[in-house]
Amino acid sequence: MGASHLEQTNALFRKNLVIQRRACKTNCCLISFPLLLCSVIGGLQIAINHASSSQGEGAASPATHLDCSCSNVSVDENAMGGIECPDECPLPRAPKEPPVLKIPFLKYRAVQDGLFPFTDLPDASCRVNGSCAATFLVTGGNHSFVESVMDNIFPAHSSSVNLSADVSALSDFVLADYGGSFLQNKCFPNLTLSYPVQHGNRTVILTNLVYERQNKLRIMMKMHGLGDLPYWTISYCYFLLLSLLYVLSFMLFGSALGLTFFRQNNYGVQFVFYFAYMNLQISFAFLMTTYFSSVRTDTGSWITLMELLPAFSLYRIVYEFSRFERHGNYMASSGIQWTDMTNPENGLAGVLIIMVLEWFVFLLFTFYLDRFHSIKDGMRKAAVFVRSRVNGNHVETAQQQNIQLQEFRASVEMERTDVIREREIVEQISKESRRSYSVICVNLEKVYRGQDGNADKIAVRGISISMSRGQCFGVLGPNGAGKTTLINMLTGFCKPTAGTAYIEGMDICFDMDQIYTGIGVCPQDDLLWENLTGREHLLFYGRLKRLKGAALAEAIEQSLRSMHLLAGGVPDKLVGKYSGGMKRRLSVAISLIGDPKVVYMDEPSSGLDPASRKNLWKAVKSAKQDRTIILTTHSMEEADVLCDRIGIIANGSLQCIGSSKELKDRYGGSCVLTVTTPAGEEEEEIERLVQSISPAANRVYRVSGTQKFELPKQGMKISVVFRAMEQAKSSLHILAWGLADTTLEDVFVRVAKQSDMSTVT
Ligand SMILES: Nc1ncnc2c1ncn2[C@@H]1O[C@H](COP(=O)(O)OP(=O)(O)OP(=O)(O)O)[C@@H](O)[C@H]1O
Repeated sequence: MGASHLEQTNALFRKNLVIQRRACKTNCCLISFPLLLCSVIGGLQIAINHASSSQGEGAASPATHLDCSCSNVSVDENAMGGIECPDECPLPRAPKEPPVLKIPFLKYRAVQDGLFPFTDLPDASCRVNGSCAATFLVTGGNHSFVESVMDNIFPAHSSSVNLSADVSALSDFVLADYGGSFLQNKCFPNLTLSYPVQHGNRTVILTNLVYERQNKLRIMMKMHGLGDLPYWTISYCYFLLLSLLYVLSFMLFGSALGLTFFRQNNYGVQFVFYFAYMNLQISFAFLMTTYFSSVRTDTGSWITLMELLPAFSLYRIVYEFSRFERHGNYMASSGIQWTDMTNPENGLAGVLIIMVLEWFVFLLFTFYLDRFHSIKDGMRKAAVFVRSRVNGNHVETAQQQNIQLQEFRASVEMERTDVIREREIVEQISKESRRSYSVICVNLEKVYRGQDGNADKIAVRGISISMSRGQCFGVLGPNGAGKTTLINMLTGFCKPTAGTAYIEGMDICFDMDQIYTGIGVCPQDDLLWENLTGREHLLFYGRLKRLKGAALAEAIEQSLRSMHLLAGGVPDKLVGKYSGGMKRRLSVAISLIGDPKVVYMDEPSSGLDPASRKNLWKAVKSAKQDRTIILTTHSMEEADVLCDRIGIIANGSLQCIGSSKELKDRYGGSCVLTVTTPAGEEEEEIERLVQSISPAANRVYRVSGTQKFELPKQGMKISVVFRAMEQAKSSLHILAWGLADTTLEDVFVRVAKQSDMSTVT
């Protein structure tokens, strides 16, 4: 049984913590970035305040020019009052004691023009003959004061006028004071002193997650038993924590530096919105990682582009918060409060609802795409999943297998007897006793779909193999034979196109999550974190395999010792500083830690020096006692030393299967006699001599006096060969001779050659 979710979460959390400790410089920069930004914004705010205050002081001059859009508007020096509204000017400093009542010029006095609802206003012609009544402008937010003033000044109108509404409307305007006075819209400052609290950390989230995908570290963790739930939970919590620190430091530094945007608005309201936005941002980043598979080159620039995508909800939040902040500033009141959330005019409640909905939708999509990879693939798999739940997995699988087996029967006539025999065994045990064998491959097939006009590639063609416990099974084959594809299917890297396999009785098509808890994998490439040490890798994978305390420490020491990684402080060095051979040995150690029942090793000794290779073989030999090891290699010597059974694959098909000795007997069937004479001399006599010893002898090689003959073992006596060669040694000027049994390499070459001749791809 594998580690519980809690144990997996603990292992992943500790591993991430170590990585983050190493990256503490970057994290500190990230979290202190708001300080820098707030300082810049605070500085700007002070500078602007200073500039506008000097402008205010100099405003006594009648020719004062206002900057911004209406920079050419100058104030009428003769104005004693009146409405002169330069629409969108910046607000100069408000007068210390704002005038409540102003008597406007004649030309600004209110007349009937269809805009005002008052029927008792004079006709516009009064402006020509100078008979317009004075219109009193009342501004400010103190309603009761204004109403009492109005009642006193206009007792006749007080009942007919909706004072409250008018005063509210008027409170959106302010009186500016530049020697004269005029009414203008409450102009907003030119600069919005608010920075969108975003983007900085979405890059971190995307890059981190995509890095793990790109380097196949995610699948590597999965193959060692890390479930999806702990992975996503820890990743989510980690990024949420980072984001919250980022936002809180923004609010903290912003407030400390006196930015009114943060100070004026209620902190609770701000936090709720930023929190919702952070969740939305993380779920969006998660969704993106299901699409991006690389952080490098062209994809890297795509990720950067994603960063530029405007977060409209955040812009809206910042805009609304700024509005409340300005309003609070000018009206000497507070900014946004909880009670404002219910006001439909600002739309903030709607923004919050949209963000929460979006967050859920992104998470759902992420789950779907992560599970089913692509939409098309997903629909197909979802259908299979539903059908299997309705009909029962194994009934369906068995039916599919029967159909496939029948299809294959037509082609097996071409196969050799050992392969046919193996197929029959598999057919039998896959029906009756799947658990009696450690690994059973049943007609496994993989077709890579052709892209860009290329034809489909059949990488594995209906392979059936059974492997017992305590056995090391070697998968040999020339380059491109399909070995890695076979291992990839067994380890869940890719899904079979047809057929299936059972690992300890569990189906790779349905039970991969359970299978992962009991296997170890040493992939062809070393999938390691450069900024973790060897010991930390083993700690992480050991914990995933339920090891803890003294047992974990002991297992790690044992692994390091068997792989000769203990000396010279190697275990505590960062993997980024390891040599290729050290990384390879660490990968093998990882695959063996925690007593997995099945271990896959894809070319484990590639890149190792001879001494390290011998040590590796020793470790693998002792490890295979109570488990199944599936090994692919290009070294015939390695296969000969380690493997109890060997299957040679060529062009995606199993060509032969058996122990090394069986294969040599079956496919060798001959000895190789090598004879060396001085070049050109006696070569024909040597050939005649060999044929006299064994009439069926066949010369396979002749270069510069060295000849090689294959002598069929059947009917051949080694003593006869020895005697004949010793007698002819001096008369035929034989410099050297030797007789060798068939090697595994000879078998391999012969099988591959035969397959090349017989296969039509
Ligand atoms: N993702 C892929 N898409 C298309 N074809 C692929 C893909 N992966 C592998 N192939 C093809 O499938 C065949 C088998 O490849 P595979 O990597 O399994 O061979 P191999 O026996 O492991 O080779 P090697 O010994 O060189 O590692 C090759 O012809 C290869 O080109």
